[in-house]
Amino acid sequence: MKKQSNLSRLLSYAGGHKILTWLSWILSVVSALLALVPFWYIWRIIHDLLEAAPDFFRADQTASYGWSAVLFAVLSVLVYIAALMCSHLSAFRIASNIRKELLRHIASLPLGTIEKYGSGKLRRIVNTSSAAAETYLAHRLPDKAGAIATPVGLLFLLLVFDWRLGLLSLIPVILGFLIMMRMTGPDMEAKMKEYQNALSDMSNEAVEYVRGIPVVKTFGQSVYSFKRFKASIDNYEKWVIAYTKTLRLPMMFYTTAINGVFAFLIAGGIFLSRNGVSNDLLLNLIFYIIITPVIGTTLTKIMFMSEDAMIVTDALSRIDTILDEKPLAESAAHTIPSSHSITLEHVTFSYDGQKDALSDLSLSIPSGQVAALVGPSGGGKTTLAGIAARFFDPQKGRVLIGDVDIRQISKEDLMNQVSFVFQNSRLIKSSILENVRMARPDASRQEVFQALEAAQCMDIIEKLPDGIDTVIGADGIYLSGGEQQRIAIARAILKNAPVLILDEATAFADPDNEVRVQQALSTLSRGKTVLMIAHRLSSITGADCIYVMQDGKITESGTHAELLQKNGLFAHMWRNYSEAAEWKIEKEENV
Ligand SMILES: Nc1ncnc2c1ncn2[C@@H]1O[C@H](COP(=O)(O)OP(=O)(O)OP(=O)(O)O)[C@@H](O)[C@H]1O
Repeated sequence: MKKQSNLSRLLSYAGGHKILTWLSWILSVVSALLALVPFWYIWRIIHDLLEAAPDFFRADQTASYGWSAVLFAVLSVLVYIAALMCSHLSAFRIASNIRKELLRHIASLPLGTIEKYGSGKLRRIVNTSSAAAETYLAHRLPDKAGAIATPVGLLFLLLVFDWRLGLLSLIPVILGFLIMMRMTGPDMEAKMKEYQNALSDMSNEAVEYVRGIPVVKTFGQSVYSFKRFKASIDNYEKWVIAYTKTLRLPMMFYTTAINGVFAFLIAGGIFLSRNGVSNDLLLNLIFYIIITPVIGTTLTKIMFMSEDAMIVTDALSRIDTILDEKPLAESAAHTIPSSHSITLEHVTFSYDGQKDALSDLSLSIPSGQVAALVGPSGGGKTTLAGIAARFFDPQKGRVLIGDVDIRQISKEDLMNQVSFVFQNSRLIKSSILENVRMARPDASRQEVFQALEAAQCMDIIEKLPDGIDTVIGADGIYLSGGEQQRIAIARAILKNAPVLILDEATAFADPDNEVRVQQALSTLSRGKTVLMIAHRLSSITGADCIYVMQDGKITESGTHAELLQKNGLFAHMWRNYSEAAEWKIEKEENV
């Protein structure tokens, strides 16, 4: 398939505003040509000054040349402003359409894919990449049209008055172009990509670091947690320095070449006047010295345009990495399950296509029963919970709710059937009322209150200045991890979905919060089919079935008593857990 150019890619988002982009280019060309007209008047003024005998010098005519030069300069600026207005209007529309398409696509992606990127990276792609496209369209493209028109007009001016001086002025321009091509070649493009990658990683790490500060403070791990962020800063520094160093020499030669036009002209002037200075030569030399700075400005504009073109190529490829992510396949048949059992049949799933995180795994949780997942870290518990909530589709096997394959259930229906409360349940920057009501937008205030009450949240509401109308995240109002989780549980209670997927929280700052979260979870779980990742073995002694997971497989299953009797991994984990709990109680008694 033929690769679309950056421009046609960008313009495909313009809709009816495409015409404004074309118009901005035409106006920019007109403005660039108008900007050269004053130089012709300047030449006339110098000509009159040098040629006319003092008695015949016509001050009024010279003044009119001066005014005409000013008039054309002002006209050029006004036309340029009109060009920018057109280009900005179209650029805003294009960037906004890119953002909308990205957000629409992100919303259709499996939650697992979204987690894979991390919110920092996604934010950067949505905001920064579309902003890069906006700058390119709003400024660089009209400048490009102008910058191409200027050398054409300039070439005409340079050759028409004195072709010898004109050619001399062109030597540094050609040198500058050659150096510039080196600075914007494929090598630099690769370096620019690495630089942008490093910037993106640093942004992601910064977001993750700031988000993790409460946990870091709780566990006093500041140095360790800072390590990844620091490594990303070091990596960024490495690429910035590499990029700058590669540019150092060519940039030096480039600046010398384009600013050296005077040297070429003066040397040429001396050579051409070896048999005496004529008025014409002096006139043209002065004129060329006045006009040549335009060459430098134009070349520099073109150079920055090439850099921006590289940035926009990189931005578009980042946008494409998101748009190329496959959304979850949606079935046309909107089947609603009649019962709420959870079944996994021979499920195999791998994140990277190499190592299986779940391997030929089968289990069945009858409707209304509680199943707990336990096992060593990395065993596949989170992956299994994610597969059951359709964060990902397995490569092999299938997941059923009732007797329906979850791929046959529409996204909305599935979300109505399944609630999940994970450790990092996030709240949005809105009131508690709105945060809870997200689960069921038509719920009354009274119903939200009841859900909050059932989730043991009344102590949180009472201490907030505006009760359930308090906006979280504003005016320094923040909730602890356990408090946030209780609000998330209230949300799930209000939703009242028949299937519940839970990740029991591991870290609590205070025991009061821990007890309340456990109470809220048991209210939430009542009468539901529950799949729960358990970290505290004591909280699942009553579970209908406990699955022990290791290396992506279920190695043991049964009730608490049955597993203790088997005397396998679970019994070993239980002994360790009980010893640790006793040790903790003894320690607290001795305090
Ligand atoms: N996003 C990911 N990309 C690649 N591999 C992953 C990803 N998430 C988990 N894994 C891998 O999949 C395997 C199962 O991980 P999973 O998080 O499901 O285990 P877990 O039992 O929940 O562990 P923990 O108790 O530590 O949370 C591990 O080998 C892990 O390294």
